[in-house]
Formats: sequence, C-alpha cells, structure tokens
Amino acid sequence: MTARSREVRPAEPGPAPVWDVINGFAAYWALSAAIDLDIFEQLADGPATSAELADATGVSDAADLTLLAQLLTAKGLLDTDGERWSNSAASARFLVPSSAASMVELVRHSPGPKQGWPALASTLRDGRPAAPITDALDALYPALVAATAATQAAVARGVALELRSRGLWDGTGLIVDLGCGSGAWLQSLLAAGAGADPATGAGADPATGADARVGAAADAGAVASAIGVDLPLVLPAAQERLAGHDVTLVAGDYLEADLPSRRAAIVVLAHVLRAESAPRAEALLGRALDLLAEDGVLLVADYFRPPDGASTDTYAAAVHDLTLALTMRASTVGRGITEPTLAAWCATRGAHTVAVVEPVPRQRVHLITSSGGTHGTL
Ligand SMILES: C[S@@+](CC[C@H](N)C(=O)[O-])C[C@H]1O[C@@H](n2cnc3c(N)ncnc32)[C@H](O)[C@@H]1O
Repeated sequence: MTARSREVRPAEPGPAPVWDVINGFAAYWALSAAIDLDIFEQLADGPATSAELADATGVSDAADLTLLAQLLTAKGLLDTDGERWSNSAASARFLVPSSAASMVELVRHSPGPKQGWPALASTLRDGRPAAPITDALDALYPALVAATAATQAAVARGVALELRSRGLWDGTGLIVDLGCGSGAWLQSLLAAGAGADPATGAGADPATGADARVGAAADAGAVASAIGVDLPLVLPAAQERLAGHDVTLVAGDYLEADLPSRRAAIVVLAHVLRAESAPRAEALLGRALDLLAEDGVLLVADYFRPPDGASTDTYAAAVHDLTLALTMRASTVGRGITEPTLAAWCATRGAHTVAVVEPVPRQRVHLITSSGGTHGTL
C-alpha cells in the first residue's frame, strides 16, 4: 500500500441538510392537518387508539390516522405505548386549543400569506412581492395579531416591570403604540401604570374618539393614557381589547398619523420595523423618538436577525430570527432588522439603548432614551 493510498479522504457530505428542508414542508402540513382534525384536542382527554381517534376526528380509514400519528410521533408531537397515542408534553401545552399557552393560531398564521412562499423567487427578482401578496398580508393582520396577543401581553408586562424597577417610568403619562395590533402592549402597560384600573377604566369609547381625542389623551397627566395607531382593518381588534381604557385609536399609516410631538412617556415599536423598507423603518424610528418627552423611553421589540458578516455558527443559532426575516421578505419589502442597525439609527438622533430585556427567548426589547438622559448607556 503506498503512502498516497493511505491518505484519509474527507467523508462525502450526506444529503441530510437538504432532506431536512424538504421534509420541513411536509411536517408543517402534517401538523396543520392534525390541528384541522382536532387530534390534539381529542387527546387532551387521554390516550386513544388509531381506531378511536379516527372515529372521533372523522378520518375515514384508521390506517391513515396511524400514518399521520406515526409522523407526529417522530416529530416529538405525540407519544405512543405501541397501541395508543397521547399528546407529548409540548403538544399538551402548545397545541391543545383550549390550553392557555396554545400556539394553534400561530401555527396557522405565522408563515404569513401562504401564496408568498412559492412566489419568493419572483419577489426577490422583482425586489418586492406582488400586490396581491401584500394585500393578503394586510387582510391576515387581524388574525395574526390575535394569535400573538397573549405572548405580547406577557412580554409587555415583563417590560413594564423592568421600566418601573429601573426608574425609567413612574407609571403615568402618555403611551403611544405605533402599529398597536391587538392592543396587547397598551393593555399591559396601562395596567402596570400607576392609577390605571383595568377593571373599571376611565375614558370614552375608543371607537368614537379617533383623531379628535388625541389632544385629550395627551393632556391626561396623573395616570397613564394612550394612543394606538394601526391600519383600519386591524383597529377593531384593539378597540375590543381596550374598551373602557383611556385610549385613543388612530386609523392610518404610522408615519403620517397626526400625533402630539415630545409628549410621550413611552413609545412602543413592537414587531413593526422588520416589515418596513430600511428608509421607512429609519423614518419610523425617528418619528417614535420625536414623540418622546425629554425623559421618555422608546421600546423596540423584535426578533433581531444577526448582522451581515457573522459566522456560520451565529446564523445556525439564529435560524428562528432569520426565518422570520425571510417570512417578512416573502410578503413585504422588509428584511428584518439587526441590533447594530438599530444602534446606528438611534445614535444619529442622539439616542441609545440603556437596557435590553428578553422576556421570552430571542424576543428582545430595547429600552431607548435620548443620550441627554440620566440613565446611562448599555
Ligand atoms: C407584527 S404586527 C405587531 C403588532 C403589535 N405591535 C404587537 O407587537 O403585537 C405589525 C402591526 O403593524 C401594523 N402596520 C403595518 N403597517 C402599518 C402602517 N403603515 N401603519 C400603521 N400600522 C401598520 C399591522 O397592521 C400590524 O398590526
């Protein structure tokens, strides 16, 4: 045997990464079918055989139910003793619709408009999604914000505690939420504010207030009051959630809406920058900073994608954030946002992050003040 023939050749790469991606498509639709068939809800009452489950879910052939259940088991979504199926711990918590932590609606809506994905190549060639895809996203927003409301309410509660404990907010003043969605952020912040009483709440019917009440809300001093801005299709969701609170809801583009300058104790930009073009996102950040009173705090919440030029390991660790950014690109002109970009946009306006809170994994919330403030720099 020659020295040459003893050289160790690098192993040929296997196709597993490619199959993982192909199989991800099928796994998504298997989970969607299981949700549509009510499999997780049925199993919330206890384990069942394929025949029992097929009967309960209207599947005509128990062999099909078995096949679907086997794949869901392989994916960690069901367990089996060889005879009966049961929910895995994750499914019991996140896929039973009646569970407090249910992600069922998120499974349906978080990929955005489904027609955006087969059209992704042409979206990237054209530089923007076709108008019907963008329109479909606008139509989807009410369901999307409803699906994320519970999580956002919890995140906002955590942020409110942080603001109060750091002495960044005394619980009073005006709160402005640009792209308020379900109103979950405003609801949690108002509840955390001094004097706010979510049970009785003061204030007029937000459905009738619109722009005319902006001044009134801004003038409230002792307790927190709020203004929420969102698209006309989405505002009814916030109206319902915030009924009875001192909130003015403004329908329209958050870059154009008539809002009081330099008055807000808190401005919220939660999960909105990532869907905008860079110039509009930067303008929106500038607008949010302009709304702040001198000692006000801007909250920017997002799943930040890693900056360009990072390592393979960094991207691997950020697969969720990168997927979300590409999901944005499939139906908007946005490409997600990075933390260095946010810092640069703030710096040119004399503002900076004083703390970052991560109330749920990877969802990061920057607490931003103007650099003239007394809160220090991160
Ligand atoms: C991902 S949702 C986030 C909602 C909310 N901030 C939250 O964190 O739950 C994005 C929101 O921005 C709103 N939005 C998008 N474009 C907008 C615009 N040009 N003006 C006002 N709101 C807009 C959408 O309708 C949607 O409610």
